[in-house]
Amino acid sequence: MLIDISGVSHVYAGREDPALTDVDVRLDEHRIGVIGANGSGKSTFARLLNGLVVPSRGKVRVGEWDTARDGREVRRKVGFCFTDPDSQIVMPTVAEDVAFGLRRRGLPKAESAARVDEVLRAYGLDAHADHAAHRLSGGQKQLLALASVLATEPELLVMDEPTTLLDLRNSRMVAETVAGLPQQVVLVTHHLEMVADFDRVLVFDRTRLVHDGSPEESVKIYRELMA
Ligand SMILES: Nc1ncnc2c1ncn2[C@@H]1O[C@H](COP(=O)(O)OP(=O)(O)OP(=O)(O)O)[C@@H](O)[C@H]1O
Repeated sequence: MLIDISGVSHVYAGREDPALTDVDVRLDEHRIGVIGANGSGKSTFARLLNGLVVPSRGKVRVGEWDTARDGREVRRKVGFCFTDPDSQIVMPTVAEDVAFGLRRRGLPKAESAARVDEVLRAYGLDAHADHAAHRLSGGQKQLLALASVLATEPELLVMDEPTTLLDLRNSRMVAETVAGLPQQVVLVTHHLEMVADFDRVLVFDRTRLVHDGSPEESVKIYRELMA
């Protein structure tokens, strides 16, 4: 899908300083990375893409939809994964959590049950279907959060630092899962190796999009900014 961000600035309610300043970018690549310093505006940028943040100035279009006007459609097309899977897991058991998003989309019960089985198998969580979601390991929770979002078949998946809380093995597992997804992905991360083979990487600094290029170039510029 074409993501079209034009003239976007954002100031959160109750704040004076902007969280994003004058961002103009059009993205239609399969794998898009977002890197930059703490507080540079990356999460705010990610949240623009599914309408969690509606910009104070400018326009965000995802496919044919305007996030300020068509919030419902945008949330159907754009799945979002947060850093902390606990904030996203809403049902008591693993299977119920995956089913939740499907029910909200009005999928008939039998179809939903089949989809839940399929998704849990795909993410290696089928043995945990009836287990309490909060007792999964951190990596398994992150996979569950991802599985629950992907079950709803979003066209675009936005992930905000999905491996920050994970150990090396679990972050590799999530990274490999993400690498194999057919969906368009926008990934915010401090783990630079995760974007090494992405199509395009955006660098944010002090609320601005300061560079936009290949992973190699963008990581180099980010390292220079951090020096
Ligand atoms: N909900 C909010 N309300 C008010 N201010 C916010 C909110 N979320 C973020 N901010 C502010 O917006 C600015 C940009 O934050 P943002 O979370 O987008 O940065 P980030 O690049 O994702 O940072 P990090 O790498 O630390 O996660 C910061 O100054 C932050 O304090």
